[in-house]
Amino acid sequence: MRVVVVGAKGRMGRETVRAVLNDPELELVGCVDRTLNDVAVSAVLGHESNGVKFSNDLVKTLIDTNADVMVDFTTPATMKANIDKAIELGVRPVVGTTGMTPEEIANWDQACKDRGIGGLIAPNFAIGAILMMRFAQQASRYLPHVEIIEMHHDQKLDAPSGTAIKTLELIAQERQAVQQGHPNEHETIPGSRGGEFDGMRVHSVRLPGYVAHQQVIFGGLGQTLTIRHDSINRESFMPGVVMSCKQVMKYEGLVYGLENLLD
Ligand SMILES: NC(=O)C1=CN([C@@H]2O[C@H](COP(=O)(O)OP(=O)(O)OC[C@H]3O[C@@H](n4cnc5c(N)ncnc54)[C@H](OP(=O)(O)O)[C@@H]3O)[C@@H](O)[C@H]2O)C=CC1
Ligand SMILES: O=C(O)C1=N[C@H](C(=O)O)C[C@H](O)C1
Repeated sequence: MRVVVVGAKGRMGRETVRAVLNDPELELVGCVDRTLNDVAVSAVLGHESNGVKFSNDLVKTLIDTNADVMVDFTTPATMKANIDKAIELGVRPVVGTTGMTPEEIANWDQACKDRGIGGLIAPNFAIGAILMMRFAQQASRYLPHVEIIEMHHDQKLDAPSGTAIKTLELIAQERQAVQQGHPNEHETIPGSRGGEFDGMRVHSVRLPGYVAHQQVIFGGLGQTLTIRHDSINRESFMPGVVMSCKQVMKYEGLVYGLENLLD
């Protein structure tokens, strides 16, 4: 499978380049980033480029390399056009970048089907995070009072995290609507109670030292339950990325969430 990595110079891009190079079934054919020079190229690959095409021109790279899969770890502002271009060229998008709407996901699903290709958008590629979301979904049937605290490094652009949004969506499918907190509560400092999704609250912490962490906290009569996941480095996402590059070759349409590729 011929893979192009977009955002190759970034934190996730570099890790993905390493993971693709280390997998015998995947072939790294191209790396795309906004700005690239020789220093960046050797920093990304760790050695001579060995025929891997480096460019800031996504369309040209996808065409020239005859890519099967485009892995995107860029920015919320960039990723949308990248997905459009990949699908248009019949290249399967595997997207970790967060920050799209349900309508956009539905449109890309249709576009993938029209083109007869697969695609995947995964707000989180770490298996532990997928389990955390599933366990939280189950728990919410019995403990419907729930809030999320997600903690990330301070260079993260979007809030709340894509993982928190996906968790809220999964819980909303399972949980019976309930009034949380006091109906007359008042924020002395605006924003203190966090963001609101379907009656649930989400709080985003951004600090140096963190990678990616989330707590889903449930409250019941005389008890609380906390389900927590920690990615302590970006290797945690790589088995999911590699698996997705392979699986995406086998179906048509866009899958939203890695859990849909697991048994
Ligand atoms: N699904 C998952 O499991 C995970 C998802 N993520 C998500 O992945 C995304 C990337 O995260 P991260 O790697 O930390 O971010 P980084 O900022 O480290 O990397 C983003 C890279 O994309 C580049 N870029 C920006 N604009 C363009 C463009 N127009 N064309 C090509 N490249 C571009 C940036 O270049 P420059 O710096 O020069 O602007 C940078 O090298 C985020 O949305 C994050 O939330 C992160 C971790 C796990
Ligand atoms: O920006 C990050 O770092 C991460 N982004 C994803 C998200 O928004 O959920 C996945 C993971 O949490 C790391």
